Amino acid sequence: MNLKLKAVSESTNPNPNDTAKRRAIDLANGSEIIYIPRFLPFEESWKWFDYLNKEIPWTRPTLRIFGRSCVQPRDTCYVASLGLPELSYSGYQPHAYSWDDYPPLKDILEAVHKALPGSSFNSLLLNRYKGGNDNVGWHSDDEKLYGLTPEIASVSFGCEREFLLKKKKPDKASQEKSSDDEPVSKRQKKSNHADQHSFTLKHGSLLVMRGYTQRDWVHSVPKRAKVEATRINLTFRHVL
Ligand SMILES: O=C(O)CCC(=O)C(=O)O
Ligand SMILES: [Fe+2]
Repeated sequence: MNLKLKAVSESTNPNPNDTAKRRAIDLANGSEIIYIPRFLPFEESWKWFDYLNKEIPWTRPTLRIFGRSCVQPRDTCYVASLGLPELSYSGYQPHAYSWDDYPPLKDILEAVHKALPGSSFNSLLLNRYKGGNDNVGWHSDDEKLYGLTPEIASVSFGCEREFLLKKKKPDKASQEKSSDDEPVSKRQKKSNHADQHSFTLKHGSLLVMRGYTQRDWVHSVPKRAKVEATRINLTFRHVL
C-alpha cells in the first residue's frame, strides 16, 4: 500500500488554497490556536485512518488519578525519537515505539512540518476513541519535558468530535491583585468573554496549540451519547 503523503502538494490537492485556509485564534496573553479544517485530502485521510486503526498496537492502560485506579477511556500508543527522556502521566509510562516501526507516521509528520515552518516535533501520542463513550477529560499537556511553551500539533481522522478549550481559573493571589481597580460586575463580564472555545475537529484537520496555551488553558474531548464511529487523533510534540 502506497501511503506516501501528497497532502500539501498542488498536484493532488484540487484546491491548494484549502491548506492556506487556516484560522488563527488569539487566546490573549501569549496563547494561540491555529486550525486548518482541510489540512489533508479527504480520501488519503481515510487511508491513514485504516492503516492506523489496523497497524498501531493500541492499548488501554490503567491510570492512577487522585489515588484511584481507572482504565483510560480511550486507546493509546506512544512513538518517540531515540534517546529522549521518558514520558509519564497519571502513573503510567508508555513504551516508546520507533518512527521506523510505522513509516507512514513519518509522512504525516513531514506534512505537519511543512505546514509549520520552524517547528520540529520528535514525539507523538496517538489516541483512538471507539465511540461516544470514549473521551479525554479536562487537562493540559504541561508535563515538564515539553518546557514552558509547548507547541502541540493535533491531526484528526475519522469521526468528528468536539474539542473544547477552557481558560484555567486564576489563582486567588492574582485574582485579588487585579480586583483593586475594578468593580466585581465588570470583572466578571470581562472574564466570561471568550474564556471557552469549541472546535468540531474534522477528518483530516490540523489544530495547533501554541505559546502559553498549556499553562493557562485546559482542553477536553467530552463524551457524546449519540456518537458510534471511531476517531483517531495524533498529537505531535517536542520533548526538550
Ligand atoms: O483527541 C484530541 O483531540 C485531544 C487529545 C489530547 O488532548 C491529548 O492526547 O493530550
Ligand atoms: Fe491534551
